Amino acid sequence: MTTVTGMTRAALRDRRAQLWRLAGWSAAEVLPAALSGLLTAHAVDSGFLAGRPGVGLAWLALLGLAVLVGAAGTHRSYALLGEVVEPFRDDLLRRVVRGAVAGAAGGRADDAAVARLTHQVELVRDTYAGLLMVVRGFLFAFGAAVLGLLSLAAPVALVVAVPVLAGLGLFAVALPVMVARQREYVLSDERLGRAVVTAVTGHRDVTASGARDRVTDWVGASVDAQARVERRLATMAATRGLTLALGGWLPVPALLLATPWLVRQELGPGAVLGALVYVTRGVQPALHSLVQGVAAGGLRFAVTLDRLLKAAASSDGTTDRPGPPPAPSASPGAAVACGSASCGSAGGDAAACPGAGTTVGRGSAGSLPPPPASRAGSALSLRAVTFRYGPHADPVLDHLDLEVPAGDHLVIVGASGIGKSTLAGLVAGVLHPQSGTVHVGGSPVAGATPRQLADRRVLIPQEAYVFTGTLRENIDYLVPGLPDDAMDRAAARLGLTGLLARLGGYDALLRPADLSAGERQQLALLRAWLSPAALVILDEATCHLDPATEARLEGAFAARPGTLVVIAHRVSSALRARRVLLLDGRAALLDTHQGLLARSPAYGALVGYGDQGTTPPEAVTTNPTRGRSAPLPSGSAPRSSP
Ligand SMILES: Nc1ncnc2c1ncn2[C@@H]1O[C@H](COP(=O)(O)OP(=O)(O)OP(=O)(O)O)[C@@H](O)[C@H]1O
Repeated sequence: MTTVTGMTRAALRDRRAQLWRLAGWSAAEVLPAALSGLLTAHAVDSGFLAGRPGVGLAWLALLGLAVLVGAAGTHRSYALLGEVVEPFRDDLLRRVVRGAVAGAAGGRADDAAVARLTHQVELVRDTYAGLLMVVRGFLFAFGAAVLGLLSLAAPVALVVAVPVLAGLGLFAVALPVMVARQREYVLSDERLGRAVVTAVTGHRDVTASGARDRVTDWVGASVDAQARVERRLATMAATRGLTLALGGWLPVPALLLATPWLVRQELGPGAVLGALVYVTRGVQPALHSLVQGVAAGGLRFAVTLDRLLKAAASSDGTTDRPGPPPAPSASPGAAVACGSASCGSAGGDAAACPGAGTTVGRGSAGSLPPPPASRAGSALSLRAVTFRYGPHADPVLDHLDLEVPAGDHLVIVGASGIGKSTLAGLVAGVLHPQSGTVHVGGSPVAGATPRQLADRRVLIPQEAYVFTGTLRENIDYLVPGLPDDAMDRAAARLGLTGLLARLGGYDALLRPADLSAGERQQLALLRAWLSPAALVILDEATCHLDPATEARLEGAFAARPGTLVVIAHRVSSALRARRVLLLDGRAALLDTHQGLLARSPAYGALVGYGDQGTTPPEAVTTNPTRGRSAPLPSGSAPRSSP
């Protein structure tokens, strides 16, 4: 893999001709700095102090000429700088693009690639140019000042050299620490960025699973870490200040204190003045721009370029990827959409489902047998709930009433886009109705804290929420610190022991992108199973599973103490349920599967039984029709639509 030093050296070697020309014009640029002290000394000693102001002015005019030559040098230097820097930037851009494309082709889509292309490459280009100018400026300005001082007199050069060398030595010693701090800063900045992106992109699932406080704490911890690193980085400013004080300012009092001694060495006041000019106009600014330039731009250059080269190499497959974000960071690209478009086509039918037809009763909503007495009480209650996505939108749900007793197993079916997920969101407290009330476990959802909601219900949405972190963190996410044997028992109950073993055990690191959509769903279901909530809402949460696995998991959830609401992906789910809620845009009907078949031709059509019941059953969510323009009337106790 190319290193920062390797790439920089190669770039400088390739542009050798331009660098020599740059050196030539840089020499012209520092002419005023090189001659300023000498010409000032002559102007004072042999002009003004000797009573010949004309001679003094002539020396100063020469200095003016040198300034003009210096200006031309500056002008040409900047033009040449572009010839050195732009090819470097192009080369870097090529590497980053190649890496990103190779990564994407290898299935490793990288959200940070855009930031690298648009931001970090430009940052490296700018800091590279700045660094070249700083180092060049220092070498020439410092060299010119040293030559000038030596041309005045060796003792003067000695008085200046001691503190300057002390300052430079201190800077050289502190540089590795500065690099380390800068690297720490960049890494923690990236960690914070990842945490924020993860939290924002996963906010729906975070809210749904009641993990808002936990994720807030986690992002807050990244912010605190970033603040700590920034404070440490700021302490390096003190070291830079000391360097400048030693190398840039100490020579001035040193020269003034040494003046009597210098005069005894038969140096005139003009020479001392000239030396002061070299220090204040040459050494001091050169050291200042070196220290500030290297500390700011140079460190950013080295650290950012290092990250870019490593990322490009890892995407190319030539080395490891940069370290994973710390757990529990969800990978932004990890959640695979599992909406009707991808899940509806999976098919499946009642005949293929072992549990088909065994759990439903017969009769209308009013005549249904009550749920087991031991679970009596209301698990879920909606009263006149109306919800629309915007103030001028048609309501998705309009005056919906629904009563789900504790221990019930309800399946919600309806055409795609009819409002099933919206209903799930309202029950989970993720969405809030414009009017009406929602109660879960006898308590209102409105006004409940995320923690209270998480204790009452768990919603597994279509996008299974699995994040980069250990298997354990993914499983005990809703009940942190669960003992292994509790997880073992739940996995065995859901038939997932084999999957956990295959994934490497509880301490194995999971990368969501390396899991299949079905595996992600099974992990999310295991997490939901372990949650303390009595109400489980599965919103097409099994759509990537084969019918047998889906039946096994749904059966297990139906047997779990509490209440189960399933937004169905296959008709087999409706056959397993105790009751079925049909949303169809004209009526919301609640009955058993058989009852709905008898009562509603729309239900027969939806589940694919046809008028004579000869058509094989199909997935229930594949019917694209939805009467959005007609508001959905009331639910289990049908009311007329407004
Ligand atoms: N965030 C939103 N903003 C505006 N409209 C939305 C939003 N989410 C859903 N809708 C609309 O609300 C209606 C109901 O959507 P919902 O997702 O609840 O349907 P669904 O029955 O779950 O569909 P599917 O079976 O395809 O998942 C749809 O017409 C949809 O376009």
